Amino acid sequence: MTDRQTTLECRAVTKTYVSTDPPAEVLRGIDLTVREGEFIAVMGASGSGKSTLLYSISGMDRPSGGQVLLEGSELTGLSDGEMSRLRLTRMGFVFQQAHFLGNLTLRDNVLLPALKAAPRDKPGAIARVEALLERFGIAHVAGHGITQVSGGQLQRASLCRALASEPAIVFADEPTGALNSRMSAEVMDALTQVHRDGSTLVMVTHDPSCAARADRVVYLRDGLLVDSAELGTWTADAAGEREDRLIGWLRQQGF
Ligand SMILES: Nc1ncnc2c1ncn2[C@@H]1O[C@H](COP(=O)(O)OP(=O)(O)OP(=O)(O)O)[C@@H](O)[C@H]1O
Repeated sequence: MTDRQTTLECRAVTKTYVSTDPPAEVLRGIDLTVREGEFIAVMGASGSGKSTLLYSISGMDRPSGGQVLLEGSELTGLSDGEMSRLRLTRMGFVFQQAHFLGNLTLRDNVLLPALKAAPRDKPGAIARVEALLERFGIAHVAGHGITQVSGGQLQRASLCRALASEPAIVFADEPTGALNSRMSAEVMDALTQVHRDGSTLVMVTHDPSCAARADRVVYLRDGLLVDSAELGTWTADAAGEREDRLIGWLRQQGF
């Protein structure tokens, strides 16, 4: 068992893709501890294994070796059904492109997985979703179709959907990668709020200004976590100076 302060623990996680010849050893022994309420950004050059790491530790894919423990329970031995259930109830996901159903409103897209996660508590799920839509400034467009809102609003809706079942951890893979800088800042403001509300976040990003919002940045090189930088709590006042410091550190890593 891990201690109560640890939300996610990865021990010697490896991932080898055997579909290629020779097999690609993409993760080569990752140790990472994510504490409750922590916001971690994963950075590294293109191809260093960031997305593979996120998928391997979030149950979207299976690691080839090592252990992943969520809230002290090991994921690696779970069946596909058990894993799906855990993803639905204890994990939230935000991707670069929001995957929403075109025939539903924004509100119903956000609500759908929360209802699936807690089918016996429909009023609770509806109340949580309404509060999230309000909190992230999209309640006024919640009745719109998904083509009738901006990219930033769509990503904030993705975040609401990720949070609606009150997960233990939220995984985000380049959540601002498809957005212009204004919308990117909107989404990062929302993620910063989520973090302040106490959620635990792991985010893959190429963008130092996004990574600068995190408490800690870990750097991946050729499938190994080679270094990490503790940034402390983000504040808007010190954002520029903090980003400059992070960029200096990233340059030392060869980014
Ligand atoms: N399903 C797969 N089969 C074989 N190789 C794969 C597979 N998925 C990823 N890879 C390889 O694994 C390596 C790491 O890929 P990954 O997408 O994790 O890197 P990344 O750091 O997220 O890159 P980027 O920043 O460009 O998104 C790459 O060389 C990629 O080609």
